[in-house]
Amino acid sequence: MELRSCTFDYGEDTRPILDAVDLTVEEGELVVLAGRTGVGKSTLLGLVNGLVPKFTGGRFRGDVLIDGASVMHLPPRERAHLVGYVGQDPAAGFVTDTVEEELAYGMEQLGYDPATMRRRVEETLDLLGIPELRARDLRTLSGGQQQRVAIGSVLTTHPRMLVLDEPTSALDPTAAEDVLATLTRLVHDLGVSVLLAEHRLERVVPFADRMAVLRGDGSLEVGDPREVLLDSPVAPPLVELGRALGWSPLPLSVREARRAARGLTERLTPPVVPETAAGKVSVRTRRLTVAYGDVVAVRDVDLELHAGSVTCLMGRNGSGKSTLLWTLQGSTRRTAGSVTVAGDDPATLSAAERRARFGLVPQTAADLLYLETVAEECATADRHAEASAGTCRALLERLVPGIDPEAHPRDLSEGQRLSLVLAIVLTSAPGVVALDEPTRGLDYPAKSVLATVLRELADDGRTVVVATHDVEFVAAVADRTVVLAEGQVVSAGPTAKVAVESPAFAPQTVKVLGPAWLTVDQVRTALDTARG
Ligand SMILES: Nc1ncnc2c1ncn2[C@@H]1O[C@H](COP(=O)(O)OP(=O)(O)OP(=O)(O)O)[C@@H](O)[C@H]1O
Ligand SMILES: Nc1ncnc2c1ncn2[C@@H]1O[C@H](COP(=O)(O)OP(=O)(O)OP(=O)(O)O)[C@@H](O)[C@H]1O
Repeated sequence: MELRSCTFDYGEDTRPILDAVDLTVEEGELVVLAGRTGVGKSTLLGLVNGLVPKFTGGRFRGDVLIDGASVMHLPPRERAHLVGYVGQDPAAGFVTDTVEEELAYGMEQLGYDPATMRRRVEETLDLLGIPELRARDLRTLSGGQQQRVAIGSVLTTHPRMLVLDEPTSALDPTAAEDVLATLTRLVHDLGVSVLLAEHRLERVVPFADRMAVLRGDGSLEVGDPREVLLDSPVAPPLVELGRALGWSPLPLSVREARRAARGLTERLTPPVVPETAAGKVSVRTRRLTVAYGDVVAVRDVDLELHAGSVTCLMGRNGSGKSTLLWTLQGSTRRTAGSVTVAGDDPATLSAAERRARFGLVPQTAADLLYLETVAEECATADRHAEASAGTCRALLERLVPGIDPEAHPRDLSEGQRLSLVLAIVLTSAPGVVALDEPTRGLDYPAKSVLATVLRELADDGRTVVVATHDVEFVAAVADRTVVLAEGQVVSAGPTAKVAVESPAFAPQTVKVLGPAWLTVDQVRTALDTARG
């Protein structure tokens, strides 16, 4: 695949997204595309799959070639057999009703014979670890289950090129590893080319042959990951650690970092994390069970959330995190057990009362946006929350700077749109704030701001609960972590304990420096102390 001198913007009075950008992805190569939130990653991927500029509008100059031939005249539908594409919102791309139908759909369009279709569907179900979901209605799948089906559905036709937009954003850490290992196998064994955009670089950099970073001025820097990451505006914790310690070359794997870090911790005073005094219990469940027909999503859960603290819910895809949040909020009906939020059973409250007590940012956050401009959304949020004018806008600016207030929310990038919803919900600052996978599309600076904002809310006496797969975010924000498996609580306690119990949930600094070190910030602080 080759982008030849591509220049693009969304219209006369918008900033150039791409300025004479060149990029090649060779046969059998995996290239990671990175950059700040809203910089233009999805736009670049859209040029390859044909959605840009055909369906987005905008002004384009340049050429896109696959196998040496220009594909600019081919609409997305006709590019699909050359380029398998999975977007940021996998469910948006579904065209059928069930998992098996979705996996077979691409092959049907290309006229495969039934026996081959059958075999490939089975292979793909196994490859992605979802055979038990084969007959399920796509709409009833959890976020991560949907993402796996979406990835599977483009693999079945064995396209030569895969274009994936944040393919691990809804996946649990183990599933993310598995999916990337599968992709790498296709790249190595079958010569498939992969271009993937991702914010969680710690997950993908170890698999990257090359990296491409959009710098925000329309330019694209392409090269060896180690070189590109030297001064990239976004970098995984290992690289931040290497930068803080002046390591050269920069470590890209935990193994390399461990070698570089020998003897380091003896010289540093480990961080002391103050036990946050647990406030009053504000949310309590007793033997809570939630079933959807035969599927028991939450089973016998006893949970207590404290005012003044941030709790993270972790656990495999489909382990019941979203269901638990919606049941605490009161919208999903429980099968058995009890829930109280600030003393009342949310099921007995009106929808408005529930929202006022328990703010929930859903996994598909865009559902909450309905006005014509960012400015109107912000103004309305201020009014509803009886907050002073400009509160929501200021919060948004802190999370992701520079969003045009006149932009239509539909035209925002994924991370920008999520930030807008976060700003709206956090403006109203209800007693309990629940966030379902709130780091999709967010770059490292935005995640760090979000962690600070949640901390401030907790310090202000609110209860914060976050369902997420982002172990680095958990390490930065959570006082307590609760791990679910098949709807049951299997582990709960201070994050410093829970996150280090299992390698799947351990942040990179823990793997390199040991259980005392949850974040690179802690290392920076200890370094400053040691240097006096
Ligand atoms: N249809 C559109 N019309 C106008 N502006 C748009 C449109 N689509 C995207 N934009 C703007 O173009 C910029 C790039 O968006 P894009 O979705 O490519 O970013 P991204 O790097 O993929 O972001 P994220 O990290 O949040 O996924 C953003 O500032 C966005 O607001
Ligand atoms: N409407 C429904 N009908 C049937 N099963 C459902 C329905 N909604 C969810 N489920 C199932 O319940 C289980 C728990 O789903 P839930 O969305 O709570 O998981 P999760 O931990 O949030 O997953 P993820 O990390 O992938 O977002 C999953 O197996 C899911 O497929």
